[in-house]
Amino acid sequence: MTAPLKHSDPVKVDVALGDRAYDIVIGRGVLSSLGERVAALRPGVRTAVVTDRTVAKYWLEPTEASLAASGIPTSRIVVEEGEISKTYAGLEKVSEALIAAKIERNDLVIALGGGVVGDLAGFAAAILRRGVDFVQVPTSLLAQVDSSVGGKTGINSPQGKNLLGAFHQPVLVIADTAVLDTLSPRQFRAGYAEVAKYGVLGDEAFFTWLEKNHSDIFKGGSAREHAIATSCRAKAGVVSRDERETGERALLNLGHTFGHALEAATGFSDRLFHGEGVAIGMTLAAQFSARLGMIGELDAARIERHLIEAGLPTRLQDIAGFAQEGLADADALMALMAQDKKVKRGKLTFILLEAVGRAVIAKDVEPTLVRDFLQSKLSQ
Ligand SMILES: NC(=O)c1ccc[n+]([C@@H]2O[C@H](COP(=O)([O-])OP(=O)(O)OC[C@H]3O[C@@H](n4cnc5c(N)ncnc54)[C@H](O)[C@@H]3O)[C@@H](O)[C@H]2O)c1
Ligand SMILES: O=C(O)C(=O)C[C@@H](O)[C@H](O)[C@H](O)COP(=O)(O)O
Ligand SMILES: [Zn+2]
Repeated sequence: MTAPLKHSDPVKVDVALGDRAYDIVIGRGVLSSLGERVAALRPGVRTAVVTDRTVAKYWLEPTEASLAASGIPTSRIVVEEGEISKTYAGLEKVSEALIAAKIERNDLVIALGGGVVGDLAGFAAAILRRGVDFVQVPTSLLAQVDSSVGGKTGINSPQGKNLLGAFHQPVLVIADTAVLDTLSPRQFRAGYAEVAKYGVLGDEAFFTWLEKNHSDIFKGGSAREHAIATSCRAKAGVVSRDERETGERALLNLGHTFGHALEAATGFSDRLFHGEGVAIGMTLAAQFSARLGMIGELDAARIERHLIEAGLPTRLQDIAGFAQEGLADADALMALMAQDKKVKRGKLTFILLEAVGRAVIAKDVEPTLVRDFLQSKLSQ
């Protein structure tokens, strides 16, 4: 963990991927430098900005103004907000609009939005003319600390989360922390789950710092920038060592095996945002680790307590309408988890904990143990 930043310092984090390396630029006001940075990276380029309706309302004009100030021609593609756009239909809409805008191989797609827009526009860029470069301009906390970095792009299938996609790295990430001021409090809290994840999975000192400082992150200021930069550094390190998730990168999936199943069970709806699913999933992963004797019950309780203090759901019963709709069914959740991308030859892999700050990849986890654990949680 490095010392907290001074409030106004923009910071650069390098994602070291050889000739595909790129910078993450983090700071208040850095959106206004987008045009200059794009022009320096790709002189003469044309762009298409993909965004959603809510983000467009607040941040499309400043984005276009910055590009125009550097003489960069741009067109706009606006999709509906939320997971409803991370679908075949959303991909068709964006891809057709990019073709209609005559975005060529050497042009740039700019993803301006949260994780949904980043994953969707990134995937459209990956397949357009067999691959066009793209820039991430993340506008949600979740996107600034996680989804804009690392090149996982894709859409959901009704059968599961992110089942179609491609690894396609951005060429630049511009994370303006001021844009988070317009994010709803519930969305901010959901994104915070992925911040806490970086402490829980690999950095106990960061987790302890979060326990003391999380309310300042919600208020803004230097704590927010420190939390974003620390999370990005952690993710950039893992991605540069294991871009395609053949090993270590799977640790970033802490809480996601349970979380993705819960998102699918609730139909990728506003009843459970991705980050909320991660908060519940991370709590379950900690409790399951305790059940297996890998960590103490107190460690699991510490993680849950912090997530509750941050205003996040941690129990299956916290999901609105969960019990009434017959979703509180361990077998149904097991069937959804069978679609997880970490499954090998039908065997589940979980990210579990050996300590707060030390996650491990547990392969071949006995399904009956998971099912019994879930059943016990459902009956609490
Ligand atoms: N690719 C990856 O590595 C990765 C990592 C984590 C999550 N994800 C994916 O990211 C998605 C979740 O991302 P998310 O939480 O950003 O959701 P999101 O993109 O749906 O954004 C959340 C909501 O906040 C609004 N919003 C975004 N920025 C705003 C701003 N500055 N002001 C006002 N409103 C704003 C959006 O319109 C949307 O309604 C999920 O689909 C998840 O699977 C991907
Ligand atoms: O970047 C990664 O790797 C992650 O696992 C980050 C996760 O927070 C993110 O939700 C990711 O999209 C999940 O990937 P998936 O491969 O499980 O779909
Ligand atoms: Zn995630």
